[in-house]
Amino acid sequence: MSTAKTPVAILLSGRGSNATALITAAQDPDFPARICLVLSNNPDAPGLDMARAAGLPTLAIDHRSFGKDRAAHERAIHAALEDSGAQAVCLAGYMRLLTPYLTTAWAGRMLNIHPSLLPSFPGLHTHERALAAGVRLHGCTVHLVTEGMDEGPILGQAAVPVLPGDTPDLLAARVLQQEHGLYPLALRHFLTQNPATAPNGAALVVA
Ligand SMILES: Nc1nc2c(c(=O)[nH]1)N[C@@H](CN(C=O)c1ccc(C(=O)N[C@@H](CCC(=O)O)C(=O)O)cc1)CN2
Ligand SMILES: NCC(=O)N[C@@H]1O[C@H](COP(=O)([O-])[O-])[C@@H](O)[C@H]1O
Repeated sequence: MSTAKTPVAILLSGRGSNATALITAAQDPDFPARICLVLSNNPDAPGLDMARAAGLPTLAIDHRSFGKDRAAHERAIHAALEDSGAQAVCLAGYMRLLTPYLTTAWAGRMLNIHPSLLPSFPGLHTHERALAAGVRLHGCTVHLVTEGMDEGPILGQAAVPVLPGDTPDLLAARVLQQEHGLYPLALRHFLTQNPATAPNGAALVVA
């Protein structure tokens, strides 16, 4: 018997390799999610082309069309998420800081993948900073999104060694490989261990 599937929307800004990992995982009848929308703030994001080719609904809502009005941009995103029937959201290389408008509306049901072992190296340029700090272990984190940047509760992590001669690009590639395994795993666990996201549309009770 195939598993009930929670409708999940993906937000991305660029390449979309984490989105591809989630979309591929969701094609498994036993995976507890179906991708109901792929949305980007960047109309030229390669990740949008990938999602279209996968036959998924896509949408571009360009933040530049809203000037400095982040709230207006987020109201448009929220309306699109509601229209898609999404019950949860995965940020996958979404490069805009969200305001309390979206983080509150989706509290407890918006996930993000970050390329470091949080709480180390929140924000940008994580691989350069890890090398500069001389850490021996690095990695990636899936966490719930809160108002604070990369501060939300951690749902899963994967670690990689930092090797002699590593460059930011070499380290990023080693971490990215782990990201593609971690994100589907963390989403599956989140949806199956968290009855609050039951796919039957029941009111979401966020503990
Ligand atoms: N309120 C939150 N918003 C976001 C979170 C979060 O945890 N809380 N996670 C991020 C993802 N992210 C790191 O994982 C991140 C994304 C973007 C930025 C940033 O400084 N963006 C700049 C613009 C940069 C650009 O357009 O290239 C900005 O928004 O002004 C930092 C961290 C997603 N959002
Ligand atoms: N701060 C957020 C952030 O840095 N996210 C990172 O951007 C990359 C997106 O790649 P992708 O578009 O191929 O999934 C990934 O490495 C992801 O962890």
